[in-house]
Amino acid sequence: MATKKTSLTKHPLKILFVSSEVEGFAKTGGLADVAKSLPAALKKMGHDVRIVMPFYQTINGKDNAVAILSTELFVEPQPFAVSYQVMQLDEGNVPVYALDAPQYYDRPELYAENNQAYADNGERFTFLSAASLDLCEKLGFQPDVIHCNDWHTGLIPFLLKTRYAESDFFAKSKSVITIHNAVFKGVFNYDQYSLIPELIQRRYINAEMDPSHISMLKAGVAYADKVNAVSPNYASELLTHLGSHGMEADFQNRAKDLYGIINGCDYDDWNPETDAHIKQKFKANKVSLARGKKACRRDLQKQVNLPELDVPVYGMVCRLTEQKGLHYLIPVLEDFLLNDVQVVIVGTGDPTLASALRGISEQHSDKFAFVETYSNPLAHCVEAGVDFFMMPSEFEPCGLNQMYSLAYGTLPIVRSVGGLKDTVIDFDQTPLVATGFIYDAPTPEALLIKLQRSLLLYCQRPQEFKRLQQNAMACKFNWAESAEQYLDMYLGGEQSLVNEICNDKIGA
Ligand SMILES: Nc1ncnc2c1ncn2[C@@H]1O[C@H](COP(=O)(O)OP(=O)(O)O[C@H]2O[C@H](CO)[C@@H](O)[C@H](O)[C@H]2O)[C@@H](O)[C@H]1O
Repeated sequence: MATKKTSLTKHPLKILFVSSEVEGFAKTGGLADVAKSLPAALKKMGHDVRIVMPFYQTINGKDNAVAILSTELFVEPQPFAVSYQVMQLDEGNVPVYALDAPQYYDRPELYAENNQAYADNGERFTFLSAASLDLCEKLGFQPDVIHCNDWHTGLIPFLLKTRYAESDFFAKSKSVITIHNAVFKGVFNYDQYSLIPELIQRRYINAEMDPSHISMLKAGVAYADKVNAVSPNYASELLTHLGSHGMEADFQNRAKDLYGIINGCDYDDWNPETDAHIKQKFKANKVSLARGKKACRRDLQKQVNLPELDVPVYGMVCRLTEQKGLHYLIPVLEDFLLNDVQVVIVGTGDPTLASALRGISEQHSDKFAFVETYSNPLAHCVEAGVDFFMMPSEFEPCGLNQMYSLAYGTLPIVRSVGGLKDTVIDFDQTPLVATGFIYDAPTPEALLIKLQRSLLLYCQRPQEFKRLQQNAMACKFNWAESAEQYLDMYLGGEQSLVNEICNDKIGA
């Protein structure tokens, strides 16, 4: 197997990386971070990577985009065609091809307005899949690997094995799908799949949720050559009913091709020594860290209107959804605020969660700030300015903020799920090498106990708290290492550790 890898990697691979969002151009969450960093890491290894995404109305860098292709997607045997342009965006090293099809993407938001998903999301992202393959032929880019991400791109593996099954152009192309979040399955009525008539003809495709609905994610998992989750622990959770949100049979069927590859942290963006967003840059050494944290804490307190006090500050930056565990925090937040602490939460999303947080902040404006906004600069200031970062997630495929926290000497307090379990070392279990706090039970009480525990450490054993900060800042999750594992998977290389876990779980 090793020999195979060496000989194949002598030749750079051509990789088409398809994602509905990419950091720097359009982002709602962690998928965008990965879609920027992983292609860049693969490119650094010498591979020829091209990214494909939609040309959203709100995309950054729109004015510098250059049309490199004006064409039509013909959908035989349907009698119609969809006109589109491929716009090349001004990027770093990796070319980004944005699909300009105004009827699908010229809208104020990416997926939803006023918490209402666009009614034609099925058709919009069917187009993303179909046009990604169409443009390859027209631009003469013959990919060795087509790397799909989440449900938005799930029909690509299906198309490769149906529409393009006899195509010489794609004869050597393999597809992989990365699962960033299996709760979103991309389930739509057959009416939305008119761009993929193959789906309608072949009702046996393993992607049906019920007789009238198809899941794009199921299609991706069934037809991709390889499937991976964004952490080894999440890969093993996908084999269970709870962890896969009801798709365990689909993942169990692919267990032999299922990998778990942890995301990296982009230290070009998230590094307290170079971060242009924070008040005072700092290093890991104790003096620099103490001074930097203090200056950043003061700055954060100023920005969010909290008193500028020397008290421990707890933070959170996230989409406001049940996934992020706010329903565990909200019931105990006021109890926790009885302590001499401050809490800062930055996020947008579910109006009910937002209203509960707003209510608490109005009652406790001297201790709790809820900032209902999406702001990357503020996210950096939170990571730098707080002492603890809370992630009481219901589930968390990988999680990126705990890695950002570690880099800034901010101790994560996380629930033992998905990638959080793979990346944080618990103080109570292994105090010498610990980097944060982990707890199991999905309850507000268990979270409160861990919050109190972290506060005790901070107040009563400051030297030990500082040692944990040093441990945290020494952790590295380099994209170069994750990209090596992706390469192994592309090449059908060594089975990753997760396959052993999978085999245990399903008794294979
Ligand atoms: N209000 C706000 N202001 C500024 N920035 C904000 C913000 N809300 C969120 N962000 C940013 O968005 C990103 C969120 O990343 P996560 O990995 O935590 O979550 P997400 O659930 O979106 O991603 C899914 O995909 C990723 C990538 O694989 C997995 O890590 C994760 O577990 C999975 O759920 C971070 O960069 C965060 O700072």
